Amino acid sequence: MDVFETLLELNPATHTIKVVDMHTSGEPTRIVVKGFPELEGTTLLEKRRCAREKHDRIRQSLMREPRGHGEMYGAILIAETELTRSGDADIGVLFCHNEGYSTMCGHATIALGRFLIDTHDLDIFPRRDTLQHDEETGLTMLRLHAPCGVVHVSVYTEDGHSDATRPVSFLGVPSFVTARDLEVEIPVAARWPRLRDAQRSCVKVDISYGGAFYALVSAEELGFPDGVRGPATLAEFDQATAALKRILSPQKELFKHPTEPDLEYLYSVMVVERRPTGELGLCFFADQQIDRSPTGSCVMARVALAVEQGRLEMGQGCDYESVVSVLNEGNGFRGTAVGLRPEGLVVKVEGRAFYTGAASFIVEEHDPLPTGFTIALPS
Ligand SMILES: O=C(O)[C@H]1NCC[C@@H]1O
Repeated sequence: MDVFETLLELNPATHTIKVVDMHTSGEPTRIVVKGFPELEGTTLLEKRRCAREKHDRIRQSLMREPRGHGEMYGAILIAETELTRSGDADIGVLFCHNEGYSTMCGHATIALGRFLIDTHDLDIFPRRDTLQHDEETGLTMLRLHAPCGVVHVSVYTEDGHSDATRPVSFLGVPSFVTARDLEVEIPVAARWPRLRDAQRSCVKVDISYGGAFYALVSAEELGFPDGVRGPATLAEFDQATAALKRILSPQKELFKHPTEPDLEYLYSVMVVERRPTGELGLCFFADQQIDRSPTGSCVMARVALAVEQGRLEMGQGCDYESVVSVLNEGNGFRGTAVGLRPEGLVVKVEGRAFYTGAASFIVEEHDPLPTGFTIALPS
């Protein structure tokens, strides 16, 4: 009997959650494959609400210490949704992080592309066998129902397994800009030191949607003329982006979605630095989590902005890096404007993901920290 079986045998009444862990450009995805309770609700968004209201302890236990850590990210597979039932999607997913449940995630979609091809367990992915494979291109197509809508994922496949050497790509939901060159007045009490030093009171931002709403701002606008990788510390960027998010979030008119009120909120402030070869981004999302990846959903949002500003044309692509991916060549994402729909721009995002492990998590009956904890350093 191996150590896992012994552990579970010692605790027969303990609920076990099984996960597979991956990373995409360094950003983790903990994929919950078994043990998550059945969620009430007919639609995926109703199930998202149910997860938040009735089972948030499970998210907390998996995302926070000691089972996770403050920068963990999760994907909960949902086999049945309204769109799998209607034949418009193959499987559903809920994304989660340090604060709750997001509406779109590009890095996790890239990881899931590989995992869903590689799993042949029909209890995990009941429609696995109905996926369309194109012999000529070697691509298997997968329709993932995310809270923001259906994302079309393409995965290079050989003998029923994903090819780790090739990128996974996806076509996101239509992306659109809701505000350009918005002058945001920063109240005196909320000004961060670099803004004060620069004797500025205003910051110019763009707001764009890529399955979630992003505020896009240059490092320079925030008072960091040396860019994202200059001498400024992450703590300084954290302070500036948190202040901006607090000021922008109540301005609901900036985050209007054409059909879904559940999607109408500011998810993240992304600090952007334009470079000759593409863009470098530092993304603070949810409760100021820092994305290690170049943020796939924000690639959608940034491509939509670049097309609207005339910096990218239809069919053109751009390379997107994070502060981690920029250290390793070929570890970033590529975003390409591929089609225009009345609802917005369709963007293709490409990137690579890798397995890091698999685990069974339990919470013992007398554990005084069943939902885990986080430690916040004073900023
Ligand atoms: O790649 C993405 O879209 C995600 N990564 C973490 C924050 C975003 O949801």
